[in-house]
Amino acid sequence: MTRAFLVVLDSVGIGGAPDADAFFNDGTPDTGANTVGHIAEACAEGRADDGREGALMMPNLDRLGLGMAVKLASGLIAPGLGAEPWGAWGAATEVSKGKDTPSGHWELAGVPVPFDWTYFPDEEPAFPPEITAAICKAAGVDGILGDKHASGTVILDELGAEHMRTGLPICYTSADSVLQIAAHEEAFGLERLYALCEAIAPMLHERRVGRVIARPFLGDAETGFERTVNRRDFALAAPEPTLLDWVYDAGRPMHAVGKIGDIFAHRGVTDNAKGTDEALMEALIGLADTAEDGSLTFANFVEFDSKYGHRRNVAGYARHLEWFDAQLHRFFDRMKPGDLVIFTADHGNDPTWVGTDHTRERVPVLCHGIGTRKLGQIGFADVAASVADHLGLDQRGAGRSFL
Ligand SMILES: O=P(O)(O)O[C@H]1O[C@H](CO)[C@@H](O)[C@H]1O
Ligand SMILES: [Mn+2]
Ligand SMILES: [Mn+2]
Repeated sequence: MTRAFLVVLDSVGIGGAPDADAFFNDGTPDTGANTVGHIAEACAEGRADDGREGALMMPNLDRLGLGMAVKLASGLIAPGLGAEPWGAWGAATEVSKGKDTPSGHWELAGVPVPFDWTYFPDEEPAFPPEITAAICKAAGVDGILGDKHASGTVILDELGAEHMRTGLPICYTSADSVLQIAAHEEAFGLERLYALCEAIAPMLHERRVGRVIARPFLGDAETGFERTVNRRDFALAAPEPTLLDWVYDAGRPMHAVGKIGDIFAHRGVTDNAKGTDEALMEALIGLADTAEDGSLTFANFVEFDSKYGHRRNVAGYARHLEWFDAQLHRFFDRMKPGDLVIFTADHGNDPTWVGTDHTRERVPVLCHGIGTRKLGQIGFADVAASVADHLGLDQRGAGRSFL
């Protein structure tokens, strides 16, 4: 038997989505957005020289076919990328109608989203009175702060001090189907914040809001406020069994790394490593040593998205890509004969684009362990079908195996 490793670089899109014009950032369509392509251009033009320099250096993923995948997805020749691949490479297109993390991951796991998510309007107040009332009741407070679309870091600068004064939770949303609640870990209480999110989540899920997200932070008005790693997502479960369930129900270990457990409502998960991307990389490398025959390791590296994409930080995004790529030789050194490794993404988040939300894009599918091959234009769900095929499982979900 052999093992599979499915690694999602959160938001590392490669442009070219055929329906990008139906998705928006601040009223501007996502047409032309290209996360990797535009970062590579910015690097080559010296516009990303903060803490790094020059052309984008991602030799490991490029040799698996990253540059070729960017060109296939979007037609763009990304400067610094495009080496002759020795991996199997393709560009995947999403059919689910959301450009959010759960939509992307569920479809990668074989289950496209069959319904429309509920989004909150970009108005103030953003939340309907019954939801606000439920938050107040569950938290034992008489009001909420925020109640609008916002960036999670900007809203702390704006309302953190008022939160400390009044004790009211900061509630906000985005272009995603989310209700996020930020509160001070000590002043408001971390467990109290989790209990609040858990209490209201069923009401939101019934309304097809994908996630309630606890966003704890620390700090004070003088030194500023900073989010901690204790974020917790209370997510709607996927509408059908996913790749994770197929693996788990076959009695195989399903090792989650990063946000994977949260994204799949903790279904089909044997264990879940948590922490910063740096810690997750160590966990992934450790699993390359220890993962059992027949197991799946499913990892998500979120900081591309949360620290750099949403913050429109091009140099930071480039640094993180280069850091990630530079770690891979340690991972590859530990691979065993018969292992399949797939690197992919769940949506785009072009840091050169307007707004602060995700961008609708195709994503790369870069495979190590199945020889050199052009997979061409494929679907997100083909990833799950191929992993299941590799692991010898019965299910294939909505996709077709490219093995
Ligand atoms: O600005 P922050 O709080 O990071 O929010 C981002 O994180 C949310 C969940 O991934 C997205 O909906 C996006 O709005
Ligand atoms: Mn994501
Ligand atoms: Mn995001």
